[in-house]
Amino acid sequence: MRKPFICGNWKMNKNVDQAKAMLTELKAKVAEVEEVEMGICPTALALTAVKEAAAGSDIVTGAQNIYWEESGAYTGEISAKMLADSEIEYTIIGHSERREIFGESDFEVNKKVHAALENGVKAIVCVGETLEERKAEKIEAKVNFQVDAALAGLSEEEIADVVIAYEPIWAIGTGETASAEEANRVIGIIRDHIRESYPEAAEKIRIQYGGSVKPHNVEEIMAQEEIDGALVGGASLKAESFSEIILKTEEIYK
Ligand SMILES: O=C[C@H](O)COP(=O)(O)O
Repeated sequence: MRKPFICGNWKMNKNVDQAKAMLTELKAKVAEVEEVEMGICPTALALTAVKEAAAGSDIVTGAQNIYWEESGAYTGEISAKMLADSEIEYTIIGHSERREIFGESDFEVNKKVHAALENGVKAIVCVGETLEERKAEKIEAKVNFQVDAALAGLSEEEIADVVIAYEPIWAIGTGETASAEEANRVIGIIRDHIRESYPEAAEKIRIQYGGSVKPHNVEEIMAQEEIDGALVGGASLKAESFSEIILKTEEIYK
């Protein structure tokens, strides 16, 4: 069975002190969790503080973005190597906000995935359709295209270790969620697509759902066969709601 991964994406929220305070609270609440991998992706500024504050717990730390070069004249960027040097375990790549607001392309997403894996940093690759694409029945074409582009050139072993987050863009931060069955259906489509070329990796790769995951809907979402966790935005900002999401997932997997 794949170990579910519940990861908080704090986006551009929390300063260093707020990040540390939340970790202290969260650690106490999830101390007994065994069946769920737990992660927090703070801003770049708070990465090392979160890493240090998470010490002694099973909470892993992730960045929200990287650049693919190792170092150099790339103002404003941080590299996968820098994350690895600070023992940061994960990085999100290709979140829809980065694709939409910062114009990140599938080509760039692929270069970032390679850079992450080459440095031993695990990648959480985000894919998902817009509302227009959903209405035009282009969900499958869109997510499979993004998955192919992101994973191009990786070995089957590397693919097995990637995490994909299926985040329908219309469900992010809106309070709207894909129904649990619909999220499961699309994630099944993604897994079947990966299976065509990488049958072993398809069984191992974890595919999360993201988009308004909250304590009140997490049980329904996590009870679905294909869904291996969640990438949580808004509800990961409070220890109370984020721990509830983790603990409810733990109950399902126990
Ligand atoms: O990365 C997280 C997603 O964008 C979901 O955000 P949300 O839970 O606030 O809808």
